[in-house]
Amino acid sequence: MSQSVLVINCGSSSIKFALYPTPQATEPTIKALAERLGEDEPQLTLETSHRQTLSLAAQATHKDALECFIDHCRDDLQQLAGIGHRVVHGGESFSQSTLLGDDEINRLRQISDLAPLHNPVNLLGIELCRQLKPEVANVAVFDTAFHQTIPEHTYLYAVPYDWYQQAGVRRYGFHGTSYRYVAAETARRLDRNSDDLNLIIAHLGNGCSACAISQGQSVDTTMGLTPLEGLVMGSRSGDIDPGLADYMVSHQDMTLEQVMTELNRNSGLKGLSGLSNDMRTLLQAEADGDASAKRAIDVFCFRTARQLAALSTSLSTIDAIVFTGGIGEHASEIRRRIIAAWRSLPCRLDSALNAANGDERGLITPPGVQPVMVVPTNEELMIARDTYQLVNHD
Ligand SMILES: Nc1ncnc2c1ncn2[C@@H]1O[C@H](COP(=O)(O)OP(=O)(O)O)[C@@H](O)[C@H]1O
Ligand SMILES: CC(=O)OP(=O)(O)O
Ligand SMILES: [Mg+2]
Repeated sequence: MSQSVLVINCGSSSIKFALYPTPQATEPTIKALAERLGEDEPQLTLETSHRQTLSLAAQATHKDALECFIDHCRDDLQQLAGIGHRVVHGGESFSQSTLLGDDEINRLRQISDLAPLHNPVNLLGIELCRQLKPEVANVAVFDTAFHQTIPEHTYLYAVPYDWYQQAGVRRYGFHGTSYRYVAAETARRLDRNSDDLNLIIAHLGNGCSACAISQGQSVDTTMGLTPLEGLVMGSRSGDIDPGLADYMVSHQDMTLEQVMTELNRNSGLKGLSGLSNDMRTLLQAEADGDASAKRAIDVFCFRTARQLAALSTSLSTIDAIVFTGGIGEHASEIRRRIIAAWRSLPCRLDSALNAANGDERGLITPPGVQPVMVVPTNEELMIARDTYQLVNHD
């Protein structure tokens, strides 16, 4: 019987696939990335024994990419022990990774609106897998689970307390699977025990958030009830004055639904630049002299620095500030500008270390200043491990 586990990580603009052959494997035998979904030039890159790029039709959706992957790799997916799905929002009902049956899927449907760019595509992945592979167990691994340790004074909004009691209105936090991996990996790279570490981790991808970790536990994070709060993101606004929504509805002839769509899909880097949600495109445009790209990047870096400084409120010391996610791992210029924008931080980056590439990077600061690190995330490995545990193959 096969021991393989397939992991499906649907992000807001991408899907990452990974096929792990055994519970002990740390490297997948198949890895694939569908990116720029919903844009002009989406693509699916497969890494098996060799690298192969499949082009998807312009504006291809998450569903198109999933079907293309499952069809292309059907021989390798014949006998699976389980499929692990990233599910972004677990709401009040799910506080840990869970085997999915009809009841769990119905409960997930009810909270879908709380993460509109994610939970519907997460569910779509689950439903498609149940259709195509009815004999295989599906497991959900939640972004919200790691933030269960956040204290009440941090997760409550200052709104009528009834809203929390009756409607579950509170801050949940996301990217928890990434924080769980990066915190453990940071401890390994520093040769420290993760229960002793105080960290600020900035997960900067298409969705962006940051987390304060005290003695190994999440104590504060920038995202809230939904993944819209906090940092400026690829297409999401991050923090805004909630009065803005009423103003646009009352004075600009928009419906609330239109405002929410704009805040989720057409704001952030994309809205500010008018060009793209993708930092690679913006850095290139800025280098070519485009003022709107510079404007978007400047706002992004300032707002990230401001939020990282705010997260330090909960920590007595900071053992390391850690960058991860697509931007955090790959954009040295953005790391440099965020640290420079945090003006009270006793820190400067080592420019050679900051410019270096490779997964085994760690510190990017010289000795004697506040340590800053780059630690690539690996949500897929965490999802595979939880899946193996729940399907009893560990
Ligand atoms: N080499 C790079 N330089 C700058 N930014 C990058 C680079 N590679 C990826 N990115 C950024 O990372 C984002 C994707 O991050 P990722 O964490 O993989 O996405 P998701 O949030 O969909 O999971 C892209 O939209 C782009 O902004
Ligand atoms: C929660 C979230 O924003 O996820 P992603 O970064 O994958 O879009
Ligand atoms: Mg992601």
